Amino acid sequence: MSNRRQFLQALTALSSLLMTSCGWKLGNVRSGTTSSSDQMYIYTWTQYSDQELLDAFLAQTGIKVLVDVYDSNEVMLAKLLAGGANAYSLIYPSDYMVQKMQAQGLLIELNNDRLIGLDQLFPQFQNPTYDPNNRHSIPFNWGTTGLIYNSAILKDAPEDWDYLWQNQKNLNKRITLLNDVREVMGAVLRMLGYSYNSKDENQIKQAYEKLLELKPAIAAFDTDAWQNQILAGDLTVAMCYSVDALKVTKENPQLKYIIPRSGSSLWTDTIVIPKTVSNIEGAYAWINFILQPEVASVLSKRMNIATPNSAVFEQLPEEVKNNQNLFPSPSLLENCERITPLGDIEDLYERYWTQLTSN
Ligand SMILES: NCCCCNCCCN
Repeated sequence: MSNRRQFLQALTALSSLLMTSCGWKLGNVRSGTTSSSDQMYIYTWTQYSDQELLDAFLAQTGIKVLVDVYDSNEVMLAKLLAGGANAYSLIYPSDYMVQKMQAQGLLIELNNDRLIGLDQLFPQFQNPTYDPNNRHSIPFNWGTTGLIYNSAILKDAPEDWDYLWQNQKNLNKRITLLNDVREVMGAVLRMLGYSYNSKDENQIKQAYEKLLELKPAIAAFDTDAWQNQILAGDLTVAMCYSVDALKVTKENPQLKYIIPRSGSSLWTDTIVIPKTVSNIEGAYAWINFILQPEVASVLSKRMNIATPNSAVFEQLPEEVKNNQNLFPSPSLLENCERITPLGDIEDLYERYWTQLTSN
């Protein structure tokens, strides 16, 4: 991504943050001088923390945690680059975003001597491709991206992404797609027989044009609001992350989650410490707290976190371990692909994304 584009994106992000009256506000910017050792700010995805977790951490360490949330890696990065995230001691980027942030010098190298329990991670989480030897990130949750649908309304279950195009008329304005450029463009690339990480301009254009075809039927590009809408019966199908699908399907078992047949994305969300960290002691204390088997196990059961910790996994109740939406079998994952950074061609993805999602 060019510096100029990055700067403009950062500027746009900052001004929209200044103007918006909901979510994160400029008032949330805490200068280094106001931070103290007994409180800390975390920037994460929705549903990755709750009051019980924050209370347990406070009870254990005496540190009060305040949480702000984002709904895409790109929003988080833009805010960080705009200087609007200096207060955060911890951030939860996904795999490819760890690589991007690391390449831009935004992350501290973790001191493994200060971390307890890394040896309990499943082998594939001890040396991930996006961050060899977990030098800058600790895996927190992993999952897939797929479709959730209301089985009380759709008699034929969707099996692949192309279901949306084939049923576009019936599903008019009852579909949402994620507000996530790489996930949405990637899914369509995959449906067309290409890779999530295509660098081929013609393939990327085809994906954009396919999405333009579907656009009239799309109610919104959104990452979180679909949950209440599908529960209320206002949506029939939504593109979503497995962790969120699990929460919603527990509330209404007629809602079903599928990993599309032609392939989907397999992601890992992690915890990193940004270079601008204001409470480094607190940051390490939080990571160690999350790595504690008792905490990780509660997170799996209460928040549907797919634990990367093998010891914790072994102790989970059978019905949690066997939940294919939470821990999909290797055969289901065979077709999934991990999103990777793409360099300058990401500008093209962004351009198409802006055209698609604006107006
Ligand atoms: N509400 C939690 C959603 C977490 C989703 N992970 C993002 C993966 C992006 N590729």
